[in-house]
Amino acid sequence: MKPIQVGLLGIGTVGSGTFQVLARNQEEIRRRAGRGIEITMVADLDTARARSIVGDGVRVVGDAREVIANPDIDVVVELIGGYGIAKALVLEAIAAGKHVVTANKALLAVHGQEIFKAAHEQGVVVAFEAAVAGGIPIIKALREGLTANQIQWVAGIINGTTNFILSEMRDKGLDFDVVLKEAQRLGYAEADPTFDIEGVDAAHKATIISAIAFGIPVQFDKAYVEGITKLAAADIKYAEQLGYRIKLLGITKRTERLQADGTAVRGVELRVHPCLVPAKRLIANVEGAMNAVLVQGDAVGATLYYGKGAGSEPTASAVIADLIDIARLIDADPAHRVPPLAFQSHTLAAAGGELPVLPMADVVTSYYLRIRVADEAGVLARITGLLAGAGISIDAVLQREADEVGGEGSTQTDLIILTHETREGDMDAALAQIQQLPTVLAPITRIRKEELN
Ligand SMILES: NC(=O)C1=CN([C@@H]2O[C@H](COP(=O)(O)OP(=O)(O)OC[C@H]3O[C@@H](n4cnc5c(N)ncnc54)[C@H](O)[C@@H]3O)[C@@H](O)[C@H]2O)C=CC1
Ligand SMILES: N[C@@H](CC=O)C(=O)O
Ligand code: NA
Repeated sequence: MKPIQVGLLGIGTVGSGTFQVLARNQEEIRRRAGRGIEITMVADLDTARARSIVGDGVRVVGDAREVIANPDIDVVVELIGGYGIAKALVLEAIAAGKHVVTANKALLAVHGQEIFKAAHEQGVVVAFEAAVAGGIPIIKALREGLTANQIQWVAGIINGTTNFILSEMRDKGLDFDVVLKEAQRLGYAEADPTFDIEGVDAAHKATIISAIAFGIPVQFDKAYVEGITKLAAADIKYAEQLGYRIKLLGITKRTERLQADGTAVRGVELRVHPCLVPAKRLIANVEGAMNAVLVQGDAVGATLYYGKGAGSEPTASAVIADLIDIARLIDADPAHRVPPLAFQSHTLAAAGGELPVLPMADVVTSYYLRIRVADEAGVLARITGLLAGAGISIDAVLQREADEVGGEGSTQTDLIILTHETREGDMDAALAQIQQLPTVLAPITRIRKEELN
């Protein structure tokens, strides 16, 4: 069978890994795919660097549109990133009848509906295994391996940069900025690293997961997003003392419950924020730039996927897996392919209406609170009284010695409170009141706690 011809748009970290792994494993890949897969054209703004990577046998151009216009190219692989030119190029490739592989989670989380619709109308594939948890085949697992299940929830460490930062801060006591620079040097971080540290990258991935898990449209604008920039070293330390680790988790969960006032809450939670996770859980022990995704299905129970979520060759592994899928199915009737979001596309909009993404105020979880207070009698009683008044029950209280918190002679201390499950909206109201107390001396730290069982 004739090899499929691939055009790469962007040959940076992931593109160069894709070229190298495809070249190294070409014979094995040909046996698996049933035909060769050849990168015959590469576009990059830096043509000299691109040429130095691919050598002489590949056509290198500076204008990505030349790749799309080439009638010999079967598959366009978009590895530029971002929503700007990448979106235009992906839509143009689809319009030109090319199959598309992309690692661009930002693009799919924000413009996925438009892109999947265009691909459906053209009868071409848009494949994106590399976009979520890099080399871990989580898209394939959710879309195919677990397809018999009603997915109940998915929780994952899906940003390598932030997990690397949290691990290095905890283990080596290194500063945030130093570790971030190292993550950038290693090629983990996004072009704009604020996407990593503010939780945006993880939210892009969680958004894509939510669509595949629950058959709803991709709706990044509805995601709750909180990163790790406000975490203090003290919280990492106190969490350890309480038997927890702090991880940035992407969580998406199907929720259905009747509230005390008789109203029903039904929908999908979609949120990214730091979490206290019991230190004994496997996922709490995922360190460095590694990713892990925990999926709870009604039939299978819990399954856990672990591996490298970033970096050149791990991400290339997923890009090439998509290319092999396309090579195997390129001649198939489009109606017989696995739908990109696992559910038949005409069902997505209705499901989105029945299962809306819930506002954060409707999420129920438990909490770690750190409250910097004046070290005087009655402070704890006033705070616990306000929590009780809001219907929030307390699981544990830890009061640090003032000397430990503020040095010798300090008149301030930290109260650490763990709560039982409560509605976020109720917690917001209680914290607003507590924050007003004259004995509360700094903004309250609130970190959600997930037992993940
Ligand atoms: N680096 C990683 O570990 C992972 C990256 N991704 C995603 O993969 C995509 C690529 O990421 P990286 O390889 O890390 O980025 P990168 O910045 O290393 O590479 C991007 C390449 O695109 C080229 N480029 C920029 N504008 C262009 C244009 N208009 N035409 C042609 N080439 C152009 C740049 O010169 C550069 O060589 C992004 O969407 C990223 O989010 C996904 C998973 C992991
Ligand atoms: N910046 C991302 C790269 C992979 O998606 C990360 O750190 O995980
Ligand atoms: Na993946």
